[in-house]
Amino acid sequence: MANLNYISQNNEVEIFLAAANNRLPVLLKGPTGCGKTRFVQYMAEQLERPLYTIACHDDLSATDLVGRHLIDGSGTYWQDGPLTRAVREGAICYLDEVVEARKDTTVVLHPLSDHRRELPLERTGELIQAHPNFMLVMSYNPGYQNAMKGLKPSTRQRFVSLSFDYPQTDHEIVILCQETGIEKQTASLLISLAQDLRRLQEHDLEEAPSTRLLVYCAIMIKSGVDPKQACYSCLAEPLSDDAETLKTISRIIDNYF
Ligand SMILES: Nc1ncnc2c1ncn2[C@@H]1O[C@H](COP(=O)(O)OP(=O)(O)OP(=O)(O)O)[C@@H](O)[C@H]1O
Repeated sequence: MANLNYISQNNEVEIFLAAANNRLPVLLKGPTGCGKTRFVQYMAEQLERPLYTIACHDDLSATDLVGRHLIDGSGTYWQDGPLTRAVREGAICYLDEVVEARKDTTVVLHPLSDHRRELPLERTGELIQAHPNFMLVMSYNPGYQNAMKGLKPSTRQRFVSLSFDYPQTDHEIVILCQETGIEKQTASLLISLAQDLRRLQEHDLEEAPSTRLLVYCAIMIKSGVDPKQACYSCLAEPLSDDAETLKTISRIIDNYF
């Protein structure tokens, strides 16, 4: 996508560029929907490098990243996985929610994320030296972690790390207006409402409403949905299944729309 919008939160653009220029890997920490993926897409565009994004899940293994032997009519052949393609081509490889991936992935990620910058392909015996433009970027949401699922120190300490959070008020207003074309006044109301709900998170909610949900809500309002209904559908229902919590959220929505 050309000329992607990204409103920077802090000095993350400079830090990322310095890491990229020095061939260091980057870890992005932060809650869901606060702009991590958009940031990586924007940086890939700025650096003019291809981007391979991999959404990690609990079944994702080193083989899924690296590649596998496949069989066709003429026999078996090797097919590179997305990580291997990125390493060969000099792309940015973005592993979203990396703590979800199976533990055997660290075997391939560690030698790629330190000074060696190499990828051993156990199945073929090949040892690939990463292209100078290859960059490994991973993200995770510290809020979801439990003792079993945190990142190991030996992994964390291989990355330049950046913390993300929901954008500050004036930035989030600009994001909503730019992303959806909604009026500034409505954007401000939505963000004040979200901030009330974010405070509620400390007590009743597993996760606070993200910028992504605010964007959805603004899109619905912009397309003619009644604002109160849009808030119920985009800022209440996605956050909880608990009747009491939903009632509390509804009362807060009623204060604004
Ligand atoms: N700084 C920003 N500039 C422009 N748009 C933003 C920004 N932050 C968030 N957004 C908007 O919020 C949406 C969600 O952000 P994004 O997909 O990057 O979240 P994320 O942190 O990667 O979430 P997850 O961890 O669930 O993948 C984006 O599609 C974009 O519309």
